[in-house]
Amino acid sequence: MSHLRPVSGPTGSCPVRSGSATSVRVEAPGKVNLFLSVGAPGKDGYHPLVTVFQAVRLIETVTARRQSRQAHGRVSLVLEEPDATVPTDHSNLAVRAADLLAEATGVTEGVDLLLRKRVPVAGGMAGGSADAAAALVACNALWGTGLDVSELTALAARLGADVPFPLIGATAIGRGRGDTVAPVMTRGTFQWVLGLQQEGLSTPAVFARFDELSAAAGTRPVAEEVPGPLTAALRSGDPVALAATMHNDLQDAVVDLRPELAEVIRVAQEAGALRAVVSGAGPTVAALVRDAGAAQRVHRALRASGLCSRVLRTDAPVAGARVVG
Ligand SMILES: C[C@](O)(CO)[C@H](O)COP(=O)(O)OP(=O)(O)OC[C@H]1O[C@@H](n2ccc(N)nc2=O)[C@H](O)[C@@H]1O
Ligand SMILES: Nc1ncnc2c1ncn2[C@@H]1O[C@H](COP(=O)(O)OP(=O)(O)OP(=O)(O)O)[C@@H](O)[C@H]1O
Repeated sequence: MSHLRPVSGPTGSCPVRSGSATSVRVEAPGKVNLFLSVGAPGKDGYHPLVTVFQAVRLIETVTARRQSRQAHGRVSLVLEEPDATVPTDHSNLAVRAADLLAEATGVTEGVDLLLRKRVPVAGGMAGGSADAAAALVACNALWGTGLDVSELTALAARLGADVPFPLIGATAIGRGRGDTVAPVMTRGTFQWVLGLQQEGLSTPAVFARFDELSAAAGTRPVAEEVPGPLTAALRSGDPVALAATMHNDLQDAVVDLRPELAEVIRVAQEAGALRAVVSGAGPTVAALVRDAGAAQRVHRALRASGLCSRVLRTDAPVAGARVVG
């Protein structure tokens, strides 16, 4: 691969340090999909999408530390809290991101990554993708490689469809595989209650089930555009209007694989959620609520139902990957 040339000067929204720091800490958010339209897969197996991402205040933190010269340029990763469901070898998306940046820029020095996870694993909230986005920004700063946001986005898209979005955060429309992202204007803050499941779902398995159900029901093309009422609801900051326009084409496939999620959605809505939907490829259920009082009621009802391994309250939108501390 030809090496990307480090650039100097403005770097979009990704702050870059001199390359002389000994460590760089970066935060990146998880997401919910407010809207997800899925078409029939292309020859590469990927499905064309039109989606609306919203970055939620569940924040992953990647700290990139400079290595001693004896470390031979390897990328290592340690989890702040051990978790058997998250790999720490080269299959970890954050490690893959650091490797890809090094390969693209000709860096040979390696890095030690420390990862603090707050987004549920395999929950349809793009936690691994946020880690990859954070690692790209952290290593770009640590190594002084100076890639701008569009160059980082191009690398992010090679790591996974969900990886470009956490680089920009806030609320954005995703097209193509979901990796071509453009910001959307929103007003105010939206309140969410998230119902988590102990066991995650495999994204490829959900898309495969979607294909089976679509074949039986007759395949529909991907939406040409995000519905106007949804972008209008975001612009006006009106959660009631937003709730009425939320949609996820993968929801039937997810509920088919996990029928108990229909009950989670019902409990959330009966407890006062404006609308509850599966986030992305699930199994997390994201319930949009009007205010703090409703959030408390929905939180309590979901916990009491015994249908969720954990229930979290959060708000959105929040910023994309950024250097902190
Ligand atoms: C469901 C969503 O979370 C919605 O935002 C994303 O589309 C998933 O994005 P992701 O997990 O980053 O996906 P990738 O890691 O790129 O791909 C994992 C697998 O998901 C399926 N996949 C993903 C994205 C897409 N547009 N079409 C697909 O069919 C493919 O089977 C692929 O092998
Ligand atoms: N940094 C990481 N954090 C969590 N899981 C990772 C990471 N890197 C690789 N994985 C593997 O990827 C799988 C999916 O992880 P992730 O938490 O990103 O799923 P997800 O949030 O459902 O993804 P998406 O919403 O983008 O489809 C995990 O089960 C794990 O085996």
